[in-house]
Amino acid sequence: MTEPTLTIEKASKDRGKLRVLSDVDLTVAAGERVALLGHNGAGKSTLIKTVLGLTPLSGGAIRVGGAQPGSAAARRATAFLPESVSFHPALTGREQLTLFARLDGAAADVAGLLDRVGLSEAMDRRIGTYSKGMRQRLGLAQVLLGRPVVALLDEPTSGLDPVSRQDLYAIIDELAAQGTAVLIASHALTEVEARTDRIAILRQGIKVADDTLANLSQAAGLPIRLRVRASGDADALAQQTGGRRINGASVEILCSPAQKMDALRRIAAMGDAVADVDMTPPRLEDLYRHYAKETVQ
Ligand SMILES: Nc1ncnc2c1ncn2[C@@H]1O[C@H](COP(=O)(O)OP(=O)(O)OP(=O)(O)O)[C@@H](O)[C@H]1O
Repeated sequence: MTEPTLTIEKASKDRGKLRVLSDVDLTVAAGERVALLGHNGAGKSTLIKTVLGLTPLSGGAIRVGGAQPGSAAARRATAFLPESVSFHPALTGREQLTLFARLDGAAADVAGLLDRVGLSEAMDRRIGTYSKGMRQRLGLAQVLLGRPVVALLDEPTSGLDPVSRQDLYAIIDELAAQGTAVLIASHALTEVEARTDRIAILRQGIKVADDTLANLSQAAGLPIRLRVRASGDADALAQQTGGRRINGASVEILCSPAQKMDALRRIAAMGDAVADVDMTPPRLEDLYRHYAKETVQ
């Protein structure tokens, strides 16, 4: 097996008396998109800063493409998109990106990149006139510029409209498809649920979950919700199924994955008394609540 592109081993960070990261292990392989979740103050930004080499670890080790954080090799390999990216307001988007390309020493198709992030119309306007979403897009163009080995994105969609969010994730998918290891710190659970391969959750500096959504879901053992709409008397249906009436016509039944098929068979056997059935597996929001609140052993 090839070594993961980003390897974090037993990372600890103390700030004064406060331990803000505690023995965190996390790896991101080439082409993988990992979401880093946690409440405010859980340690997500601190972890990103240690990967960038902006703040030293108190214990443990990090390797970025085999290099030490902060080293020239690691800096070359890493791209970072902060939550609120800022550029020189007097430069145009094209000038700013050309400047970055020169600093990078890379021959880049600047206009092509700006077009890719949806800034072709605005590339010759001063950045001072850009909206937050346009600055974020420019930041993403900068990330794409270096063809990074590791990309660290901190709340990349904050303040973006729904279409811009979709665009941004499409570009993140491309980054991953070209082999970049992508770590996304986010509070936007619905988005990362659909657009990442693995979910890591920090709680007070401790990693409390790190797996695919399906595996986390199974390990948490959270119930599946079956919502059954009655053709006639919802109260009678609730009594028959052992469910709970949630409005005038529908009954909700909670069951484990193992009980699901039995429950469905029982509902099907009720024939015309049932008008419709919806099934909802646990969402990332439920899992997040479960793992982020769970007492750590
Ligand atoms: N420069 C600093 N000096 C002292 N304490 C800090 C510093 N930066 C962060 N902290 C503390 O470290 C802990 C983790 O903060 P961090 O910013 O990493 O959390 P986060 O998960 O990124 O939160 P958010 O979701 O609010 O961005 C918090 O208790 C915070 O107060």
